[in-house]
Amino acid sequence: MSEESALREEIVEIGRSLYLRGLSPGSSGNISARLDDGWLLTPTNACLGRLDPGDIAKLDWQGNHLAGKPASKEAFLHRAVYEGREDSGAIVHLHCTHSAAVSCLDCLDATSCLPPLTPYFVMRVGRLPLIPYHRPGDPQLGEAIRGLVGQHSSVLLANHGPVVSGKSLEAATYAIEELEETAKLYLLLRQQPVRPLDDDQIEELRQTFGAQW
Ligand SMILES: O=C(O)[C@@H](O)C(=O)COP(=O)(O)O
Ligand SMILES: [Zn+2]
Repeated sequence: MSEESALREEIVEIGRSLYLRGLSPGSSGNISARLDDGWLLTPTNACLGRLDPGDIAKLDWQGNHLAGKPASKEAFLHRAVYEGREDSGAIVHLHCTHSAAVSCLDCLDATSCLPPLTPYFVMRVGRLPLIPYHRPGDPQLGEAIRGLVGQHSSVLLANHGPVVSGKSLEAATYAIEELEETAKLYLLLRQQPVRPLDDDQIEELRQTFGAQW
């Protein structure tokens, strides 16, 4: 099987898994993956749980549509992340409930929307900056994200949801799942005094696992 066919199948499989676990309701969310000769992106208005490998759009780096159905309206956003993070192999954007809920909270620290509650969050997600609200599909969202993705593999779109990149589709998926779990913990703990990881504990994770905090 070619690299492209294998990635098309992987996007379908992961989209279905995310959908079946309630992480991508309705036709929300989009998934992309880098190829040697362009990149793949899920079609606009598609349910991630019912993708067809042949429908997934193929684009080149100039934004031309090469194959498949019309691409997600967030194509420019995915492209801005790939251009800002040359080591990214894939990107996942979801409207998963707890992360979307956090994205609507007032008084978020825009440089770090979630505290370092657990080692896995620090290792897989890192510091999570907030991107100010833009309507979905607004090309200015790409510009807003461009300045931050060099330092951060994950960002939170205000009143919307997370965008997470990874070296592989599996890595990006693991990271967005961890982000969603941490958002859930954060909301569960909102009325409790919380003891996040301290600077020494985070430094140890950085040195041991290359965590980007
Ligand atoms: O929130 C939106 O409208 C998009 O960010 C989204 O999640 C789904 O849009 P398409 O990928 O164009 O279906
Ligand atoms: Zn969205």
